[in-house]
Amino acid sequence: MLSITPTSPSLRPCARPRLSDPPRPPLPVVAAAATSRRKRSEDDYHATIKSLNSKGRYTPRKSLGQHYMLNSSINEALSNVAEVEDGDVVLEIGPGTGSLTNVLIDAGATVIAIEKDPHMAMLVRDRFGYTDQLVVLQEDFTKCHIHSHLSSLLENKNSIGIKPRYAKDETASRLADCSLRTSEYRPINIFVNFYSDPEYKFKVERTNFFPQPNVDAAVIKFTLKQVVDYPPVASPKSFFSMVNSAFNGKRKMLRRSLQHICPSLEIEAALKNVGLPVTARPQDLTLDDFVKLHNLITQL
Ligand SMILES: C[S@@+](CC[C@H](N)C(=O)[O-])C[C@H]1O[C@@H](n2cnc3c(N)ncnc32)[C@H](O)[C@@H]1O
Repeated sequence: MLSITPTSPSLRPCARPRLSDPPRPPLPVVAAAATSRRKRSEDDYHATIKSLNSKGRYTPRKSLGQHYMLNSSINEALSNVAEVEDGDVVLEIGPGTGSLTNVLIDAGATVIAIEKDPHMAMLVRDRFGYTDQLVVLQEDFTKCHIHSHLSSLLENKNSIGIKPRYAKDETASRLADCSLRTSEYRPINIFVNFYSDPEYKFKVERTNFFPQPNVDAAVIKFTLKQVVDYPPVASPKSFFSMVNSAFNGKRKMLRRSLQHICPSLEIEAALKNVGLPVTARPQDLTLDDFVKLHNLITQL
């Protein structure tokens, strides 16, 4: 079952003045404004360890790829690259200890954070209990109906007269490299280039994470395309089905792996028409080549 838990403003930890408190001089306007937004805590090594252990000793789970960011300035750079601004709605997958969440909330965004690990979901809920800018869903994002959560949040905001600008995602960086003829070239690369313009932004050294992973990371920006700018295929469903079949037999030539769509000879003719050798394999084709090939072999 989905657990949708908007953090309640009533959990605000700041001490409220009691009647018995001695009267305090009014704060100067600038200071009052400064106190309306919390000073952001840094997410360095010690803060991260302390946070992880705050509910009993905790060992990061390899199976969930738990490597936590120890450098707040990288999260700031990430938020800047995504141009996160006041009023944005950001979907964050895997908030962990909330180091990026922290920066996003500070930038004025409302964050929908989806976290599979109950320990981390509780941790991030507790950490940001003071704000209503966060909704934590303790869910597996691969099984979660993200669209319905996003729509209900957007509708909610609209109903109280707030016009959120648009939704943004934190996306896995390894999707970016789509160079031809590499072992990393997969259907997902065709997918992201079909729907967006990916842009490599910067590398993040592995030393910025705890525990340290075996590889460095990178930040990629995906600018979503307008529907009119999608490559011209009659049916995206049939297009991606063809792309998946092509990669299923990665070492296979397309004239064999696409035989279920049309005879080999016709595939060879279509490949020639696209300007490719008849022996082409999936890693030899750009998105544009796949689109042309699809349109030729599905119109036969
Ligand atoms: C690499 S950590 C990143 C944490 C945080 N963004 C940071 O930079 O410190 C990945 C997070 O994603 C969570 N996670 C892994 N698989 C998930 C899934 N399928 N659905 C939701 N969360 C997931 C992990 O529990 C972990 O908190």
